[in-house]
Amino acid sequence: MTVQKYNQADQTGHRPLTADPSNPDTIAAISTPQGAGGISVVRISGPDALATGKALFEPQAKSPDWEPKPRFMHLGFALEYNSGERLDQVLLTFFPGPASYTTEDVVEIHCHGGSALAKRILEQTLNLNCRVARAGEFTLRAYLGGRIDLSQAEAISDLISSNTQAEARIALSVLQGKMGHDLDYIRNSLINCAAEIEASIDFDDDVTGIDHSNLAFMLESSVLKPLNVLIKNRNKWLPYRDGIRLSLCGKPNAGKSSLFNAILGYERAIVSNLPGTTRDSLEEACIISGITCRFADTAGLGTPQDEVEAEGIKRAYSQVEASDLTILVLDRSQPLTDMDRHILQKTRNTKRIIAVSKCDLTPAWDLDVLRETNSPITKISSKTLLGFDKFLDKLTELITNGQPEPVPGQTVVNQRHADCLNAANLQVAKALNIIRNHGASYEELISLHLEEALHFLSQIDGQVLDDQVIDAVFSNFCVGK
Ligand SMILES: Nc1nc2c(c(=O)[nH]1)N(C=O)[C@@H](CNc1ccc(C(=O)N[C@@H](CCC(=O)O)C(=O)O)cc1)CN2
Ligand SMILES: Nc1nc2c(ncn2[C@@H]2O[C@H](COP(=O)(O)OP(=O)(O)OP(=O)(O)O)[C@@H](O)[C@H]2O)c(=O)[nH]1
Ligand SMILES: [Mg+2]
Repeated sequence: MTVQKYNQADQTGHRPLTADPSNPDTIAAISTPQGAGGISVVRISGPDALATGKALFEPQAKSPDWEPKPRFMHLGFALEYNSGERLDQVLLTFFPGPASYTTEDVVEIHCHGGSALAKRILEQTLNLNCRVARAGEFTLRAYLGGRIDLSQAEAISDLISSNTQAEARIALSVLQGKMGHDLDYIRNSLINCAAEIEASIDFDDDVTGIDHSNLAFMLESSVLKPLNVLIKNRNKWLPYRDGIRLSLCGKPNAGKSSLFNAILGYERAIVSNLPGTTRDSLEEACIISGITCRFADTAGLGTPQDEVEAEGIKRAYSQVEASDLTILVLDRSQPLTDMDRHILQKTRNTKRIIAVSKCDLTPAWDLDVLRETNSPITKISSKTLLGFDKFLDKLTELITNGQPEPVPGQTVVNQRHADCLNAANLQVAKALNIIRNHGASYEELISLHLEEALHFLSQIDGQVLDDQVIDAVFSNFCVGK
């Protein structure tokens, strides 16, 4: 995809009123989810949005010179383009650009829900010079039109996919420009430092010379420090932003699926007293303490009896590897086996909790054997739910790292931002190193590192247009957004 910035605000913050100089396509899509619901919305954006909306709409209060009043809802009928047949009773709203979501002319048609009506209306727009919007294209236009920056576009995508209050809060904070504000501060400090260096390059060393210790101090306190706060906050709140992955593992018949079901609160997995009941990995998510937890129940680890079981075991190991936290299930009603010891050994360096299962039955081994495992251990019975609350408490502690939910306004950057921040951090650190070790002699090199740092920071909010970055960001969107 090639992108081109258009309809951008000029220096006074004014956007040109004409939709755009390069005349993009008018796009249309259903912006509400597929399936049953009260209302569906067809959204149209671009130079022909108004003409399209008017051609498909018969207002209730019909008059020959009817025009939609901007930003008002009008009641009427959506029409079939060729026959003029009424398709549905709808509400139409016209948002003239640039004061619209995309900064272009936008028309929304709110029809009745269900999958057929909105599809029919969308089809009519395609007869009228519109094309179906690509995933994220409305928001892409909002970005290209200068309404939002790239990180805000990502925040919109995060808002849509948020499952928890914390996820939504974090995204809303970015959408409201909190991160942009932090970035501006860091960038301005960096620009000031770079300007000082640039100026000194133009002078004779003997004449001026810049105050290197002051420059180092500035870089340290107004660039590196706030930059590191953003990185540190990500690590601190990450589970609240991205959720975490957990896997249940153990030998066949240990009670993994029973525990999986007890956590989820319903009989998701088949449970039986036949070892090898779970063959494939089962994944299910639930929210624990405000964090999205994606659990994987896995096949029991043992010597496979057949090809299918072997594949299941392979998948079980991959799940353990891919998870942030492993719940190792050890059956207390049967003697510990070599396999139990093997799994204990194999997961010793992963973040894990040991669930000693079937505690309602007579124990067959002493908990003392787990003395040196260095992992939290809890006794549970998935049958009587004995010890289950304690297990959940310990699990919660591990999931949250003891960190409470982020407060509103808390910025937690995503992986892409973190990569840019780390890259910028490295460049500034290099510049600082040169300043400290070589003082005045390498100003060009210092300047180069600071320029690089600026470049990375500008990739975060998309001040630097990079097709690949933009493609990557918008490819995660859904159609209609
Ligand atoms: N029906 C509907 N609901 C929606 C959206 C939408 O596009 N349509 N949104 C989007 O997907 C979100 C709201 N986001 C929006 C952000 C800015 C503008 C807008 O037109 N801003 C103008 C005018 C501001 C004003 O009225 O004061 C501007 O800032 O210039 C519209 C929606 C969520 N709800
Ligand atoms: N008494 C008692 N029985 C349990 C408990 N947890 C599981 N069981 C029984 O142990 C057997 C195996 O349980 P599952 O949950 O299917 O074990 P699994 O680890 O998923 O087994 P595979 O999928 O074969 O690897 C079943 O008969 C369960 O009813 C428990 O806490 N107490
Ligand atoms: Mg199972």
